[in-house]
Amino acid sequence: MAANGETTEDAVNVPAKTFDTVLVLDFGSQYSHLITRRLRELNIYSEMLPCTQKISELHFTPKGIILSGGPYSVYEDGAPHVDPAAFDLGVPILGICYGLQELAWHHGKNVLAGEKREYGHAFLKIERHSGKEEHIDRLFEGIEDDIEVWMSHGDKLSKLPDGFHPIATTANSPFAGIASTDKPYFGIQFHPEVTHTPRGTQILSNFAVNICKARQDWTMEKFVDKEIERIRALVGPKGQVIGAVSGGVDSTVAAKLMQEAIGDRFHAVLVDNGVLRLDEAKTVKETLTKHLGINLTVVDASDLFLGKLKGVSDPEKKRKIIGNTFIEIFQDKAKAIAEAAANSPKAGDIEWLLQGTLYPDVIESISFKGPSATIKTHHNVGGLLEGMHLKLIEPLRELFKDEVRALGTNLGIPEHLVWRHPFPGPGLAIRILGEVNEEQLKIARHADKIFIDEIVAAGLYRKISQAFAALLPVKAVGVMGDKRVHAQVIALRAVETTDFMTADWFPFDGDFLKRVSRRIVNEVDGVCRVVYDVTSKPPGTIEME
Ligand SMILES: Nc1ncnc2c1ncn2[C@@H]1O[C@H](COP(=O)(O)OP(=O)(O)OP(=O)(O)O)[C@@H](O)[C@H]1O
Ligand SMILES: O=c1[nH]c(=O)c2[nH+]cn([C@@H]3O[C@H](COP(=O)(O)O)[C@@H](O)[C@H]3O)c2[nH]1
Ligand SMILES: NC(=O)CC[C@H](N)C(=O)O
Ligand SMILES: [Mg+2]
Repeated sequence: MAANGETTEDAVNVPAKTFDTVLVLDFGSQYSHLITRRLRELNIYSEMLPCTQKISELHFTPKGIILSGGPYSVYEDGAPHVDPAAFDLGVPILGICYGLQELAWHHGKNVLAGEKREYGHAFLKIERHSGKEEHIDRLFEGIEDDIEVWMSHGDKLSKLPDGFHPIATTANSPFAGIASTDKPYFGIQFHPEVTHTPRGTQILSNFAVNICKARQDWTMEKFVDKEIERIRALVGPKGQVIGAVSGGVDSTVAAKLMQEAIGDRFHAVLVDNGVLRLDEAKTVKETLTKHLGINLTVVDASDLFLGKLKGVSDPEKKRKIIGNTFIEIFQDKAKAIAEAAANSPKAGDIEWLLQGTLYPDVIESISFKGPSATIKTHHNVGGLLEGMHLKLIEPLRELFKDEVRALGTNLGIPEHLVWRHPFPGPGLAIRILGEVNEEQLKIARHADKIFIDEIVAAGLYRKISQAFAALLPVKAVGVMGDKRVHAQVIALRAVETTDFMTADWFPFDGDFLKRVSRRIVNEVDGVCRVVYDVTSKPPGTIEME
């Protein structure tokens, strides 16, 4: 992906050209992406771009624009400002928090630091107008006169911009809501996108549906049809596509979509890197081939990976070795497929590489705040591109994880696949702390299988976002059958999270943990103790390495 988040796909019909789109311009608030989420939940397509986006370089005309909150103050030197051309588009604009202040700044520079910060819950009083000003009340149509809202600001408007009226107040903010009388411009000091503003979704709906007149037609059924059409146009009648497919949700859904679009000109490749879970390569191959009709090749490269991992115990080194070896294997495979198709009248060159990039990855890479600091090097398929001259195709790059799951269900992918917990590319290598070898893998696989089977049997799999057993590189003393044993420790990890950026450990009941612990110690050779990891993220991470 290029630094600005664009891929080679950008030229062809992207969703913003097909669906009515509300554009969110991000000024760096931690809530910005939630505005996009809320609109999509209303079946309105929304995209987020950095606040520095040049309007003349947009590939589409939005139905409306939302200016997000942000950590800056509009009056400071170097504070970010919206491209003034946004005001020439003639579309409705809603400013939220910093966005409201930006709207005011553009209309007369009357914003200053307040004496009191307003943070947390506040009571909003809505003002109603009549006669020729009635239209400025549209943002709060159908909403009670007094509502609870969430505030997070220190700056305030010194006076109203020309042509604007107050439409809501709080005890601390006489201009908690403002609207222009002659243009469809609205500003609110509170955050409608967070759940602490219970009527927030209705307010966003009033803006997007009633004021912007955006159609609520963003559904996964429609997306599938359009996306298949788009992929076919992009790839052409003969082009071939290769894709790294792990059996995880993202790559499975992307693969199914490709297969629907271009049939056997799509080549899915699963690399058995020797650090997969028990029977994983076999099960994934069966499921994808038999149930989904996907043409999947398994490349068994376990010896190669395990050979390179021998004697390595540093987490970052393990990740790098696995990431780089994935690239080598993938390059060989792409070459082999291209050679096999050399004389085929039906299929041309391999021109495209399928990637399962999701919208949060795109947001991260184009964020106004810039990508976050590297905590760990996630093995990245983007790396697969080196020297391959392939163009990227990323059918999921506009979707959030829950949308990918809805899409998977829509494509007829079995529920157990759609709701699979994520499994990282470096696999068990980052769940076996210390050196990875066959003996350690055997222990880790067996313990993980018991833990996950028990979670499924207890009906907890869907409640938990991700669970696994990790193997610690230390030995403890125990007593089994009256004999002293000196064996290793299994650490169980199970977390609940919505975005995998923060997570909490799952509160199992004591009986469940007792059952799992007893089974692991009794059934897995080489383990004499089981511990449960009660660290949230942050300060922990989900994986152990
Ligand atoms: N063993 C593997 N063989 C081939 N490709 C893989 C393998 N492991 C990971 N990948 C590639 O790396 C990408 C990123 O892995 P990641 O785990 O984030 O996604 P996923 O496996 O598709 O879904 P999930 O997040 O549910 O595990 C995958 O989409 C896939 O393209
Ligand atoms: O494909 C992947 N390649 C990786 O290198 C990788 N490292 C972590 N993860 C997954 O990312 C999520 C967050 O994990 P952490 O809290 O450990 O960073 C969790 O879902 C992890 O399983 C990875 N996925
Ligand atoms: N959350 C925000 O958008 C804050 C905006 C601005 N920096 C203020 O404190 O008022
Ligand atoms: Mg995975």
